[in-house]
Amino acid sequence: MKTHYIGENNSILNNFISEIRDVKIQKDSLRFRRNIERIGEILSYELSKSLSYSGVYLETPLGKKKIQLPYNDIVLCSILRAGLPLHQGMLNYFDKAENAFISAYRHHPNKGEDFEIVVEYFASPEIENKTLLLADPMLATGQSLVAVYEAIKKHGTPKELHIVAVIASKEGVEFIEKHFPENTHLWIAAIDDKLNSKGYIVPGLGDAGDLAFGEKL
Ligand SMILES: O=P(O)(O)OC[C@H]1O[C@H](OP(=O)(O)OP(=O)(O)O)[C@H](O)[C@@H]1O
Ligand SMILES: O=c1cc[nH]c(=O)[nH]1
Ligand SMILES: [Mg+2]
Repeated sequence: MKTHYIGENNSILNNFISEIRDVKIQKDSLRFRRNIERIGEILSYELSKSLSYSGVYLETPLGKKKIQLPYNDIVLCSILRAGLPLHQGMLNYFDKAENAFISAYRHHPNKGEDFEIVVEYFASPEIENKTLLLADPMLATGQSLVAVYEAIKKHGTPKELHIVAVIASKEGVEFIEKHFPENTHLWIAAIDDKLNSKGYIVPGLGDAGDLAFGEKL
């Protein structure tokens, strides 16, 4: 698997990451969602460089020009609910993509810190032999992404797989590297060192779904 740590180099991406982390700014949910969207746009731009391109002639009012265009059949799949603003940002760039949505939540059977991932809702076009982009802003333990991929695999095998995350833990990245096929690409804006006992990324940003859409019961 190839991991691309986009925030490693200085760029305007740092502004958007700092605003989603900063306790003084992140509670403005409109700004939070828009920043996740902007990060989705930047990660999409970076990811687009690894797609397949072919030369196409197009006609301007004054002549012809050959341009390299991507030709992948893209299915963009995000994990509900925190994945929604990231999905929108990526769709802003991959505007011809087909779209899929899948749900995943942490179920705490003993009301303690242990949890298992429950995957329920899945709405998707055909994914067989297509380029699947799997989007979730937080890659903490990595269990949601693995559970989601197990569920998706029952419906077909994509030709290529790109995972897009905004903030990942080191442990989560290692978990993904162990559980996904060799030809998977992982695109990440920021990587943090730790997880706390509840499986939250530290320093991370808190709960991305709650910051985007409000606390749930
Ligand atoms: O890597 P993991 O340890 O599996 O954790 C990451 C998951 O947690 C968050 O979703 P959450 O369960 O909070 O659901 P939400 O989007 O409804 O808030 C996040 O969006 C990921 O899906
Ligand atoms: O740090 C984390 C872990 C899971 N879900 C989040 O939203 N944040
Ligand atoms: Mg959440």
